Amino acid sequence: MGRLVEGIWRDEWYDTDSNDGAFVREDAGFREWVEPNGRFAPESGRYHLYVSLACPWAHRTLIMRKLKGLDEHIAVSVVHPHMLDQGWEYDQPEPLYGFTRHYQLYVKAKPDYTGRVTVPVLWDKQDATIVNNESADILRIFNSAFNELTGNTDDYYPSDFREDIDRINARVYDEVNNGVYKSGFATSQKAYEKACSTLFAALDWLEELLGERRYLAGKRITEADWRLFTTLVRFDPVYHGHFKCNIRRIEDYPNLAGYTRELFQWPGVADTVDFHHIKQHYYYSHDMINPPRIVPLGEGMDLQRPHGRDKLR
Ligand SMILES: N[C@@H](CCC(=O)N[C@@H](CS)C(=O)NCC(=O)O)C(=O)O
Repeated sequence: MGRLVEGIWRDEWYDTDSNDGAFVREDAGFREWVEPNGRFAPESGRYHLYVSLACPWAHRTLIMRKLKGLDEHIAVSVVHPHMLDQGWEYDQPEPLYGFTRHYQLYVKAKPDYTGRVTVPVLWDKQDATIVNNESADILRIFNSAFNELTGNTDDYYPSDFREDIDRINARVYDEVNNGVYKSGFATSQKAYEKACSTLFAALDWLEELLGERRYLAGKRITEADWRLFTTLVRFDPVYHGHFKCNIRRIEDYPNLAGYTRELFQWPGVADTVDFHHIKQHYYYSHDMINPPRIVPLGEGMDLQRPHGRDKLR
C-alpha cells in the first residue's frame, strides 16, 4: 500500500496520526466527464475500466456497466486481490501498455502525479489518460453518457428522485460506505468507537426505511441502492470481523438482509460479486490489522434464499 509523490511510488500506510487515529479518505484526482461533443466523446471501444473485484467502489461501476449494457463497449481489467507494497498489481500485464502495476497508469496519465493510486479507473485509450477515478462520477457517466450507443435508457438517477437520492447518498457514503473503513482503519479506541456507533445508527435507520420502502428512494431502484449494496454484500464476511463492525450482522436485520438478497439476485448482478477476491483482498492485504494473514472460511449470509421483498410492491 502506498502512494505516488511527484510520479515516484512510495510505500506507506494511511496517515492516521495527524487526525487523532481517524482515517480520512483522499479525494479522487481525475474528474473529467464523457459527453457528446466534449473532449471525451461516448464511443464504443474507446474506454477501458480498471477495477478490483474486492473493492466496493469499483464494484459499483461494474454493476452499472452490466445494467446499462456496456459490456461490449467498455472492456475491463481486474487487479490481483492482494494489495501489497507496490499497491494494486496485475497478474497478467494489462492489455493496453503491458503494465503490471496499477500506479504505472497514473504516471502515464500524469508523470508528476501526487496522490493515492486507486481503483476504479476509467481510461481513455485515445488520449492515453485517466478520464475519471471517482466511482460516484463513473456511475453517472455510465448511467447516461452512452445511451445513444446502447439504446439502453434505464435511468438510475431520475430527475424527480434526485433530491432524495442525493440526501440518502450523502449519509450512506459518510456513515456506511466509508464508515466501515473509518471503523476498520482507526488507530485509536475513540476514533473506532465513534465510527462504529455512527455506522450502526445508520444501519438502524436504513433497516427502518427499508421496512417502508422496497428501495431507498421509493418504489424504483436507483443508484443509491447500488451504492449501498456493494458495502452490504461485504459486511458479514469481511467488515463484521476484519473491520470490527460487530455490533450486529446484516443477517440480523430482516429488511436489510432481504434487500441485500434481492439486489444480489438482480439479473446480471451475482456475476459481479466475487467472494474469493473480496476475502483475499481484505484479510491478506491489511497485515497491520491481521498480521498472520489468515483468511476466515465463512462467507456470510446465504444470498440465494428468497428475498421476500415483493410484499412491499
Ligand atoms: N473515491 C474513490 C475511492 C476509491 C478507493 O479508495 N479504492 C480503494 C480500493 S477499495 C483503493 O484503490 N485504495 C488504494 C489506496 O488507497 O491506496 C472512489 O469511490 O472511486
